[in-house]
Amino acid sequence: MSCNRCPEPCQLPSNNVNKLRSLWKRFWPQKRPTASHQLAPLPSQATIALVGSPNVGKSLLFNLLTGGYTTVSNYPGTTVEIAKSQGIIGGQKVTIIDTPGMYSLMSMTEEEQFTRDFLLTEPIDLVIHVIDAKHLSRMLALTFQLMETQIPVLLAVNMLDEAEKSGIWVNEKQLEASLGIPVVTLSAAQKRGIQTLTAKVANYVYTPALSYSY
Ligand SMILES: Nc1nc2c(ncn2[C@@H]2O[C@H](COP(=O)(O)OP(=O)(O)OP(=O)(O)O)[C@@H](O)[C@H]2O)c(=O)[nH]1
Ligand SMILES: [Mg+2]
Repeated sequence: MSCNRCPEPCQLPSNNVNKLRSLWKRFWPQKRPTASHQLAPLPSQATIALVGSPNVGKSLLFNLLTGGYTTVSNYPGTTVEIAKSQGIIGGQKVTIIDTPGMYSLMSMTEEEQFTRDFLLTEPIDLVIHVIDAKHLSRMLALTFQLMETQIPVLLAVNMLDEAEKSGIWVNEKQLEASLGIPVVTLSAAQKRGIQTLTAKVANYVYTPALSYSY
């Protein structure tokens, strides 16, 4: 029997797989997030926010998606700078917003507080959570927090080139199946995965059927 949680070929002997399955069911029966998403065209004039920890490649991705024509402005009442620009995705005009780096929605810095408030108050159609493939498990904590806001989330696992150099391989399909949201692996620096990203953005609509327990 093969394990359905590891990249193929599974390294675990089948008796270990069964033990892991029963342990999972016993101690973590409801903690796997259950989410679902459908495919449908992006709404016209959609607003998409790029969110994630510092230095994960949000601004580079922003430039790739918008062609680099950017309006940078201070958000009223803050010293936080926000970059906004237009792009075309799936034939539709979209507004793309590059947010300051944040580690958590439980905000500490002014930038984090700004991004949290911005996400919770502005009409955002989609959040692209950009993470570093080398620190995937650590960065998924914010993915779950973002999913809990009920805003549609797409996970962009960036820095694939660096991860691969370190021998880290990300199983996009498996991650997508586990999280229930679209996942794209990419390297913004190498312009790899950008077409897949725009295709998934163009055809993603969220079904608000989430239930999480921690
Ligand atoms: N190797 C590699 N470097 C990347 C990739 N994406 C971005 N970078 C580099 O990572 C650094 C940080 O990228 P930024 O786009 O500024 O990151 P950011 O998420 O906007 O950072 P903050 O604005 O500080 O939150 C830059 O030197 C980028 O050139 C990638 O896919 N691979
Ligand atoms: Mg940036």
